[in-house]
Amino acid sequence: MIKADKIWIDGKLVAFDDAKVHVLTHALHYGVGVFEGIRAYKTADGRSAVFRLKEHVQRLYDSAHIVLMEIPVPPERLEQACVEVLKANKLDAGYLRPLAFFGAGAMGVGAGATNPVQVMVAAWPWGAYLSEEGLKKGIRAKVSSFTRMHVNVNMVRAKVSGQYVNSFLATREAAMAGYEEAILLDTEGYVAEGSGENIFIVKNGVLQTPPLSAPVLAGITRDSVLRIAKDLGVPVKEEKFTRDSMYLADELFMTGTAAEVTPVREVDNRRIGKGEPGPITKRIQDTYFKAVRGEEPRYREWLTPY
Ligand SMILES: Cc1[nH+]cc(COP(=O)(O)O)c(CN[C@@H](CCC(=O)O)C(=O)O)c1O
Repeated sequence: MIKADKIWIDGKLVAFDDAKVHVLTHALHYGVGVFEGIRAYKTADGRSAVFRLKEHVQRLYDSAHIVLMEIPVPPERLEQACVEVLKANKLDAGYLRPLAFFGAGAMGVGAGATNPVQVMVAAWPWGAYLSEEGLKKGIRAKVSSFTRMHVNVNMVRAKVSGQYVNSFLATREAAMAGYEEAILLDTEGYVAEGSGENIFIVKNGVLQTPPLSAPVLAGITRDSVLRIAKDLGVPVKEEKFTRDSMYLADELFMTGTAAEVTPVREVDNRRIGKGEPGPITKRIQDTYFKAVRGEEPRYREWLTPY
């Protein structure tokens, strides 16, 4: 059970157990909440830093804009709240969860649009999302029987709570079949992304990931990995690929704030490459972890120290 001392909600830090909402909260019924996942890490200088805080908070406001939601505080105030809640919980590293949502008031799908918008930020310690072993040795994944929604079904530039039912069904199906994560195809049958991650393959030294015109979240980790790959001199293609191209990949990994850079060693019971994290995956993973810990000066602008 996730636990912390304080949560920041509607402008105030309150005790964890007092951060409650009414059962007729619109978002609870209709899924119109927008959220972020942001990580803070201990850094080499003995302090801590939030990774790409500005970009994450901007994406939260973009998500709100897409669902016609006015978040009642400015982005700068929410950035401050993220740092406040890390400090209030004495977290020198951890995971931040900002969430803005239509609160209680009118019921009815559209009527809730006039309900007050609440906004909160929680923070807690969160280790390897897909296990430490997964980070080191790679995970086993399966292609889901659930399809990633069409770009005019899911708002793919937004992280909307209700859109995660698709991810929940996919990742639960994978887990119940003995796999660690699901990979979802798009409505045309091309590989889209994981239930909570973007996906990359490596073939003959070229790194490939679906373009942002695919039904994938514009991942901030994805963006960081593309920049790191370029700096490492790894050629990159942002092009769709098929599930069987994934089977034939030399390397495969997933990226996300929670998942970080997690290698995938097997998909649908087919070994990927040598069945272990490949050389390019390891170079990117190592550089990513150096970047989040402030050990790579060229990525310093990604860090908000606290
Ligand atoms: C569908 C999806 N695709 C890609 C990503 C990667 O985006 P980014 O974090 O900006 O690199 C995430 C983040 N998934 C978040 C939620 C995880 C959860 O279980 O909740 C996360 O990684 O924080 C997604 O939810």
